[in-house]
Amino acid sequence: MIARELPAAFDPVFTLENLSVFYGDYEAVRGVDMRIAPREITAMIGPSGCGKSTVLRCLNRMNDLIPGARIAGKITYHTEDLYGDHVDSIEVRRRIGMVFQKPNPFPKSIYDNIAYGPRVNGLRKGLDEVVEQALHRAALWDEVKDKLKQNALALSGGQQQRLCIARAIAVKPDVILMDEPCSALDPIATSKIEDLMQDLAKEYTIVIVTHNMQQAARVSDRTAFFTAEVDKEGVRHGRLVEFDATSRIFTNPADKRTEGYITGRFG
Ligand SMILES: Nc1ncnc2c1ncn2[C@@H]1O[C@H](COP(=O)(O)OP(=O)(O)OP(=O)(O)O)[C@@H](O)[C@H]1O
Repeated sequence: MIARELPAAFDPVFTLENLSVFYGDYEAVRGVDMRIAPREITAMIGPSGCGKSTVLRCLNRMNDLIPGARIAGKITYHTEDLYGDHVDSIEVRRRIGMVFQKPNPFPKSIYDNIAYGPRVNGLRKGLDEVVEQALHRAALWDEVKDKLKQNALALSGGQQQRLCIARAIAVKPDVILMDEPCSALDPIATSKIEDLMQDLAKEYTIVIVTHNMQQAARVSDRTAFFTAEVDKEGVRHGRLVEFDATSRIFTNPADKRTEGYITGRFG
């Protein structure tokens, strides 16, 4: 577990206020309040279906792409209303990148995967440097420097996931969201990604959804525990139970439900 001092006061990257998320009429997540600190790793844990991925996807407006999905409440990104009328969701997704459960490189060369975003953003000169830097930053350069023209799909799963992280970094984001980034990887590849995350957190704000509690305990600074509550009508809604320093969540949680989950008594 990380023992680094966490600031009690900070300028949050995200402030979630009474956030609810709907898919059509279904309120999948209800009333979440959170403040996410800069250059830390924030983990979201909890049983299946409690809304972790739903909340994560709200942070870069990925849910906009799902028909019928909408939010109530407010998400402030630094000082701006993330869902304000004037906000360009394409620019939001450039600044707030995402890495998914299954590595999803484009069926293109390693080089073109990394160069894709910068090219879309209009970069023409200095692409080689951008590609090299991003691959270095994602701890992949030494493994691929001699085969940049090779198809990215020929890489191992762990290398593909680091490539996806390099692709996210190449557009110079502020935040990297990760939805179960290691669940398709073996323990060695997982350990490399975890080391990389801790290194990246010196520079970027990282929010990760994970099913793996040991992973949350190993890598994150703060942990949010979600669960699903059933209302009077028998409908399940995801709720944030507790959000605190990871060391506290895993050793001395305030809520019995958190304790039950982390000790494996339910979930
Ligand atoms: N696109 C969608 N359309 C309708 N309902 C959805 C959609 N995505 C998620 N849901 C519902 O929202 C609730 C929360 O799902 P979500 O995937 O966010 O939970 P989760 O905690 O990330 O689960 P898991 O750990 O299994 O991935 C669930 O009841 C789910 O069925």
